[in-house]
Amino acid sequence: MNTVPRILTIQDMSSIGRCALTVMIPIISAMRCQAVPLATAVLSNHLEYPHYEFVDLSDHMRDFMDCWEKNNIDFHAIVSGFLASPEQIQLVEEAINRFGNDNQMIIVDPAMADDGRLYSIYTSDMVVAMRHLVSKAHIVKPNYTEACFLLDIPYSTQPISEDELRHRCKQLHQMGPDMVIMTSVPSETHATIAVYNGITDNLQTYSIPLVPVKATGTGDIFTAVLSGAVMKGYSPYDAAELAMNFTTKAIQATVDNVKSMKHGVAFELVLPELINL
Ligand SMILES: Nc1ncnc2c1ncn2[C@@H]1O[C@H](COP(=O)(O)OP(=O)(O)O)[C@@H](O)[C@H]1O
Ligand SMILES: Cc1ncc(COP(=O)(O)O)c(C=O)c1O
Repeated sequence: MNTVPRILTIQDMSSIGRCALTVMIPIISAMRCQAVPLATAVLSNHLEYPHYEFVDLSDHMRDFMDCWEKNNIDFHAIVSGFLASPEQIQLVEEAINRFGNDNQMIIVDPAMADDGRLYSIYTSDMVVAMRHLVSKAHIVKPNYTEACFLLDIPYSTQPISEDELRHRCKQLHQMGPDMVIMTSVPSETHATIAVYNGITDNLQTYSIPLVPVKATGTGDIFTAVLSGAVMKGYSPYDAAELAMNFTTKAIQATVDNVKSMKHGVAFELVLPELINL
């Protein structure tokens, strides 16, 4: 029996900035799972820096999948994150169709927006394509802005009631996924997440005081821990709570030791905490 779960992680490799594959691979490995990257692009650094170099690998992704199929490679989970074009979204769907099986976990982080706005390289056709990809997921993990875009409702920073939150999670569940894990639920003082099981209609929220900084890549750290924990047998509720606690600890360690969020969250400082889970 294979005791090391194999997770296909489909993201870009940004050398500097700590996001996507440079976050997924070390965290998933620390949790004693194998991270298998399908790189969508290689970048000098992520897109929030003023200058970047970018090599798009879309034209090679299908060839990689062809080789894996011929070599009889399979996966226990497929996780997708930031994608640069509707074509890349279709390639993720193709990976799910080619490598999916009944026992597999599919996690989609529809990383495309934050603070009420789509990332600058995105247009509305990405949102339409992302809705389609979300329909293939068992777990969808939007931040609150992404949830609003997926549902085509206006974004607001005003706190929402538990009934409204449940309604929005239910609408996301009706798009396909069994579980909805929503981060950055509006709150002035706390990082709040909602974890919703669409089959049982069970909603849990978890909150932790906000560290007063903003960083890129927090969603990727969260998704990496979530994925590893689900593969280790945690329930999605416990996995999401663990992901939230770890991400916040990593942000606090960065504030205390690095004293700057410029190059992302220095999760390396707290990575050993994941090793014995
Ligand atoms: N300033 C912060 N203080 C505490 N926790 C944070 C902070 N920023 C992010 N987090 C944690 O990281 C998780 C993911 O961050 P979020 O910003 O929602 O993701 P994304 O990068 O996808 O926009 C949050 O749910 C929260 O647990
Ligand atoms: C190239 C690239 N990959 C991934 C991300 C994802 O970051 P986050 O986890 O904050 O959504 C970003 C965000 O700027 C990015 O530019």
